[in-house]
Amino acid sequence: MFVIGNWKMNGNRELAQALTEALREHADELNQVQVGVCPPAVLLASLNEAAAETELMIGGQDVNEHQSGAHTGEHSTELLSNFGAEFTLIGHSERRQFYGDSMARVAAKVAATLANSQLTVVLCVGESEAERQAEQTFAVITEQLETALQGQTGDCLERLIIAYEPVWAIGTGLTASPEQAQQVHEFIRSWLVQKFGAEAANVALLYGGSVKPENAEALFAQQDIDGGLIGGASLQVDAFIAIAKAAATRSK
Ligand SMILES: O=C(CO)COP(=O)(O)O
Repeated sequence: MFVIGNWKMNGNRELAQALTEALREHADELNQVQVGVCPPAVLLASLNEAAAETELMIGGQDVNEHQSGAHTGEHSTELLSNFGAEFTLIGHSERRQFYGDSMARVAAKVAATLANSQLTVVLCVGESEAERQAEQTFAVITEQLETALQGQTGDCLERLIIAYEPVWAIGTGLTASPEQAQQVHEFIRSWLVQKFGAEAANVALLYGGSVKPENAEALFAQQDIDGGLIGGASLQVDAFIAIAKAAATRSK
């Protein structure tokens, strides 16, 4: 089971310190859970330092598809790796909606990350409220998966995680019900198996969208939910630890 916090444009060095202290304190209860955090890039170094002697994995919130050069404000796979990142989110809905991450750009980022680095890709997919109401959920997810993973072979599977984040559940307090989430996760798993073969059944599938200590256990109890991608609740150390503990009750 994975529990990954996405701090988005929040957090500071004090939060890095407080989180890593809490992880040390609860290490025994969480030893079956892979806990990760994606801080803003400027905090990667602080978090990396604070996380020494913990099992915390550090990740980027995004990555640029180019390896280096004149790309003001952007971060390459090498920069992320240099500061201790083991994985990166790609295709988060906020980047797709507000920062120009088209399907083609998401695909370029996935391809570059897999080809040029050892980082694991956490590919984010999810439908909007209008798309769900129009019963387009599976069509949208299919298109997002197909374009992002075009040209990839089974070799990518060891460094691939998919996060299902319905846009209507992100930061809204609305959570997909465990059954709604399970239905989409099951669909994603079978899509992966169809594309890459039976081995793809082992790819971890995370749910994201208003996960809180109160709903985490029911979500994580679903067969095809292998963990969570946590936004708002990851900024409160106690809530984040409680969610990680909920994952520990369902260690896979
Ligand atoms: O976008 C998310 C994680 O990437 C989810 O955010 P919230 O948990 O705040 O809904």
